[in-house]
Order: sequence, then C-alpha cells, then structure tokens
Amino acid sequence: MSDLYKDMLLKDQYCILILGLDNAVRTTVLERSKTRFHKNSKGRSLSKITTTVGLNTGTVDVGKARLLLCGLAGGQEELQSLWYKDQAEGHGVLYVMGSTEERLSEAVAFPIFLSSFYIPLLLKSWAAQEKNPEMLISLPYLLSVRNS
Ligand SMILES: Nc1nc2c(ncn2[C@@H]2O[C@H](COP(=O)(O)OP(=O)(O)OP(=O)(O)O)[C@@H](O)[C@H]2O)c(=O)[nH]1
Ligand SMILES: [Mg+2]
Repeated sequence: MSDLYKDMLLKDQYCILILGLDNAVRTTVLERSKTRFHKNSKGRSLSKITTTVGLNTGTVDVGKARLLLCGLAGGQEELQSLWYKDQAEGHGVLYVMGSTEERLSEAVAFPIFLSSFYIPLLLKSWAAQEKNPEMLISLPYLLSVRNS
C-alpha cells in the first residue's frame, strides 16, 4: 500500500483513449500494454479477448507518467462521430490501425483530422521551447508497445 501511495503521488497521470475501427486490435493493444508495462498486472491472454462491449481500461507506467488507457467499444462507422467529441476529453489518443485494404480510407480519416489539431500545437510548443509532457511520452510508448 505504501509503494502504491508513493507511486500515486510521484507520477503524473494522463487519460489516453484507444480509438480505431472495430476489430482493429484495440483491446489487444490494451492487454499487451498491461502485460508489458504494469508490474502487478498481467493482461488477458489473446485467446480470451472478445468483442468489446462498453469500456476496457488499464493503467500502465511509462517513465514518470502513469497512463490510464481507455478502450471504447464501437469502431463502427455509425459510432465514429463520437470520437470527435471523446478525443477532446482525454489527454491523448492512441489510434490503432489494423485494417484491411478495403477499410484503409475509413481508417485514416480520423488521424488526418487529429493531425490538424496536434501538428500546429506541437509546432507552437517547439517555437516557444516548452516541454510538453503529453507529446514527449507518446513516441517511446508507441515504440515499446510495437516491440513487446
Ligand atoms: N492476424 C492477426 N490478428 C490479430 C493480431 N492480434 C490480434 N488479432 C485478432 O484480431 C481480432 C480483433 O482484435 P481485438 O483486440 O478484439 O480488436 P478490437 O479493435 O478491440 O475489436 P472490437 O472490440 O471487437 O471492435 C481478434 O480476433 C484478435 O485475435 C495479430 O497480430 N495478427
Ligand atoms: Mg475491443
């Protein structure tokens, strides 16, 4: 309990939404992240992962940051409009693309929309020489998930 308490006090916490089309392996990325990064928790084995109903969550530690990962159900076309509202409510988005060629144009629409927000922000924080922790943790995290 004392270790947990210290961890909670020392770490900056961020809420990261995992978005992507249905069947894009969002839950797999979440469960693999838990196994890879959470010292006291092992993610579900791949054979136990079924279609998400509602919400999957998990916490992982990346450097000095603690990420609360939220995998939402519903990557289907009719629910994608919710992403535009949801993404503004988290600190960041982990967008998973595991799509077939037929759905590629559907899969890239949202990252193109997001980059119109984040690229100007990134350029602005570079120009002001600010260290933006949300952006600094993203690349090492993505590389580590990919390699695990
Ligand atoms: N070919 C292949 N399939 C994979 C891989 N990883 C996971 N899958 C399969 O992809 C399917 C979808 O994975 P999920 O993680 O459930 O995807 P999701 O985006 O959470 O899907 P929903 O919640 O149903 O929308 C499952 O049948 C997985 O077993 C992989 O590396 N290669
Ligand atoms: Mg899922």
